[in-house]
Parts: sequence; C-alpha cells; structure tokens
Amino acid sequence: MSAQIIDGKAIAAKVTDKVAEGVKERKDKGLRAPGLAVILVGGDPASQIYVQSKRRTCEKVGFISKAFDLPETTTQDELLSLIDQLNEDQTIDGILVQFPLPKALDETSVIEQIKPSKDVDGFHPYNVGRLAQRIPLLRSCTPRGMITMLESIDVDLHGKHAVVVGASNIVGRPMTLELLLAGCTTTTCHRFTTDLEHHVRQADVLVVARGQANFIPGDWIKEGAIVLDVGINRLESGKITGDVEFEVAKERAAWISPVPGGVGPMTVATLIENTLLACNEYHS
Ligand SMILES: NC(=O)C1=CN([C@@H]2O[C@H](COP(=O)(O)OP(=O)(O)OC[C@H]3O[C@@H](n4cnc5c(N)ncnc54)[C@H](OP(=O)(O)O)[C@@H]3O)[C@@H](O)[C@H]2O)C=CC1
Ligand SMILES: Nc1nc(=O)c2c([nH]1)NC[C@@H]1CN(c3ccc(C(=O)N[C@@H](CCC(=O)O)C(=O)O)cc3)C=[N+]21
Repeated sequence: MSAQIIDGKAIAAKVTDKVAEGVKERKDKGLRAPGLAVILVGGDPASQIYVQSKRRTCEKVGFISKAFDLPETTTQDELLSLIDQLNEDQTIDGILVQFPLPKALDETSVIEQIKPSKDVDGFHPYNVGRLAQRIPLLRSCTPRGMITMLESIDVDLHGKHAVVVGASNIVGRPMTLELLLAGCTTTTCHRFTTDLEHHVRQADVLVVARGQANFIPGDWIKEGAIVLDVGINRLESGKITGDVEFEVAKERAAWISPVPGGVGPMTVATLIENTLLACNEYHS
C-alpha cells in the first residue's frame, strides 16, 4: 500500500493562519505587532532564498520584519554589537542569524550572544537545555515543526521506537530530545554509528537529517513506519530532493513527508510561531 503524504506545506499554512489571527488579536487590543530581525551575512545564494521566504512570511502574518544584510567582511565584533543592539530593542521579539556564517565568524558565540527570550531559532544552549530538562520554552524550529507534523496525523507516540539519523545541534540532537519528551524510545545515529541499516529497520518513526540524496534506501523502511525527511539536496538538474529514496520508501511507510513541501515549510512556520510566542509571553 502506498503511504499517506504528510503535507508540510498545508500544515504550515494552518500554523501561519493561526499566527496571523494572534497578530490581529494584539492589534485589536492596541498592542504593537511582533518584530523579527533577520540577519544575513554575505551573499550565499541558498541563504538568500531562505531569508527571503522568512521575510515574506513575516509580512504575510502582519509582523514587522527588519532586514540586516551585512557584507561578507563583517567582523565578529560588528555582528555581536548588532545583536546587543537588537537584544535591547523593545520592538524586536526575535533575532535570527542565518547560518552558515562566513568562515571567519564563530557561530557558537553568535548564538550565545542572543538573549534567550529572543532566540526564536531555539539554538541557544539555555533553550536547548530547557528542552533537555522537559521544561521547553523556545524550541528549535525544524524539530518542533516535525512534532507539529506528527500531531497533525494523530499518532500516539508513546513507546514508539524513534530513530533519528543525524545529530547536529540544529536538527538531529534537538529532534531526539523532542521525541523523548513525546514518549518515544529513541536512537540517534551519526557518523560513528555502525550498522545504520539495522537501526533504520527498527524505526517506527524515522527522521533523516543527513544531507545526502538517497542516503536511506527505500527498502530499509519498516512496514507501516512514519518517515520525516529533513534533507535538502539540490540535484544537478536544479531539482531539490530529500535524504530518503522516496519512491520506494512510500510503498512501505504508512506516512511520509516529501521534499519539497514537507519539513522545510514547517521550519519557517515554527519560526513565525516562536516569534509570536516570544512577543506575547516575554516582551509584552
Ligand atoms: N528542511 C529544513 O527545514 C532543514 C533542512 N536541513 C537539511 O537537513 C540536512 C541536515 O542538516 P544539518 O543537521 O544542519 O547537517 P549537518 O551536516 O550539520 O549534520 C549532518 C549529520 O549527519 C551525520 N552523519 C554523517 N555521516 C553519517 C553516516 N554515515 N551515518 C549517519 N549519520 C551521519 C553527522 O554526524 P556527526 O554529528 O557525527 O558529524 C551529522 O550529525 C541538510 O540537507 C540540510 O540542508 C537543515 C535544516 C533545516
Ligand atoms: N539560523 C538559521 N535558521 C534556520 O532555520 C536555518 C538556517 N539558519 N540555515 C539553513 C537551514 C535550512 N533551513 C530551511 C528552511 C526552509 C526550507 C524550505 O522551506 N524548503 C522548501 C523548498 C525550498 C527550495 O525550493 O529550495 C521545501 O522543502 O519545500 C528549507 C531549509 C533553515 N535553516
């Protein structure tokens, strides 16, 4: 049987509609609109596309979006002092610094400079630590977006074996924490994992965040599994594809998210959701 598709684009549209309602409620009460600062350093073409999409969504829901396009030659001190200024700015609820940064800049200290209440990416060690201790506040957008996808298909996650392929700070690791919080038994795979196939075959819920097209052969998927594909890989043809061999996997899975139109749009929607939350809970 062919899997049902988890339509990230449609779920994301629902999330952003709800945020737009939340913004309208604030405006009706005479409160200011939420503000998001999006900082892009250098001219990486993929980053430019993502940043544009974030800014467009901000405007659609009625946020104030402030764009900071800084040159490739920006120094660490200049970037940190812009963040300091935005940390103090009463009209800004969220600060997003698009990654990757040019090589001369240190991502860790940039993340740590952002006030945790404005860390709408959910990358700050304070926010990741809150999630690790089961008291989440602002949650990393891609993992949190995937939990919203799982909620939308109404599956009981308690006791399910979830396998996450990839252990990066921004996707794999926080996704393992999210799934643990949701009641799954979790396995995290990374470059030192031996016998990846064995682990993937056990997965009731499989999340793949590796960054290599067709990294997971479709016949590894457990019958009836739920598959979330985070990978964004641009093929020579210009088409984008995920990390899972989709056409074969969809014949085994019960649910599967496509690329494009799966996890990607949920990342942006969750960023918008986090910004409204930061505005309502911390800065009003
Ligand atoms: N849809 C969306 O919204 C988003 C999509 N992405 C996409 O997701 C993908 C992953 O992104 P990101 O997490 O940032 O990437 P990273 O490159 O930071 O992480 C890749 C992970 O894969 C692991 N890995 C490497 N080799 C193997 C192996 N042989 N077996 C198992 N695991 C392995 C690495 O392990 P180790 O930790 O040991 O190095 C690492 O944890 C990319 O395609 C990216 O473009 C990313 C963010 C958001
Ligand atoms: N500070 C920071 N926060 C991030 O959240 C962040 C980042 N840096 N750096 C890069 C990664 C990647 N990322 C994506 C977001 C949306 C799509 C997305 O919407 N993709 C569309 C397709 C877009 C296309 O066609 O290229 C889709 O999957 O349907 C993809 C990838 C956020 N990231």
